[in-house]
Amino acid sequence: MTALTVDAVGVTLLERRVVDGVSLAVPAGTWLTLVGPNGAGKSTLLRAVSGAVAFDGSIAFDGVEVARLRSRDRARLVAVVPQDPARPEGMTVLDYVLLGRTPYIPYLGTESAEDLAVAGELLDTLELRALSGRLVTELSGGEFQRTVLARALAQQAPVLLLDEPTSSLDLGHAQQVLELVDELRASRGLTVVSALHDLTTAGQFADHLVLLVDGRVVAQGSAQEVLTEDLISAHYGARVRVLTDPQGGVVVVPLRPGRSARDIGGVA
Ligand SMILES: Nc1ncnc2c1ncn2[C@@H]1O[C@H](COP(=O)(O)OP(=O)(O)OP(=O)(O)O)[C@@H](O)[C@H]1O
Repeated sequence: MTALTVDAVGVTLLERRVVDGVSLAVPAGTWLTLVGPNGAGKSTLLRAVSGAVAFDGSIAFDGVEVARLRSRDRARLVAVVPQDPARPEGMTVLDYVLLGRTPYIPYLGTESAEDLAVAGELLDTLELRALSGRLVTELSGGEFQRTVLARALAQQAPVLLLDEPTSSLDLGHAQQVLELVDELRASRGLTVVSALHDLTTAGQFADHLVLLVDGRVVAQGSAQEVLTEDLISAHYGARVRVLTDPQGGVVVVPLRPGRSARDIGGVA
């Protein structure tokens, strides 16, 4: 189990401050989700946490600064599902998933039986077994997104960063993937930080939500605290109705102009 702390972090790209003064605490075994409009800095913040972009301030895993970790050690600690990963030419699904085992394979060595077993189990869990010999360049968007998640989970790192991990998935696969991540969080104490556009889904799965706008945190807390009609209207320019489902979950419903909240019925 590994906790993450982000303290006064800023990222400057092309002389523009795209993340500015962000501080977050993510206790081990919890799920934090970043929400916010396009260009808010969610991906850039995740990239800083994974050590993929230079930042100022401090990012630490159980007190160890990410900047001080060697890349192999970092890969054992943090697995990443990027928003738009490249599809390597000529690589099969199985070989792509096995890339997740790289931090465990000795230099100049080959994968062990355990590496193959870990990859095989993930192919089954994510319904990719039938595609294992297919080239990743020949998959649908959703099939590739599940392959990318399988590669990240094969890393067996205690911290998982997910950047829009369900953007290409149908409703059933999106639920399956997020439930799987939550199951791993509960059973193995995985610490999860994600960026999600679907606010209802964000509220359903995260313990803690952070609303990022123009690189800064403008609100954070529970779904009830962050997913309010006022905050969504102010920062997304969207007209929504926020409802509460019978289990106490927050449901964000976009409103068409000229329709009142009563027209959509609802549960609150
Ligand atoms: N490599 C880059 N060079 C310069 N500017 C960049 C680069 N990558 C991102 N940006 C800018 O940084 C800002 C934050 O981008 P980022 O991708 O982090 O936002 P985001 O919240 O993830 O957005 P989205 O919801 O659209 O995915 C944007 O204004 C973007 O144009």
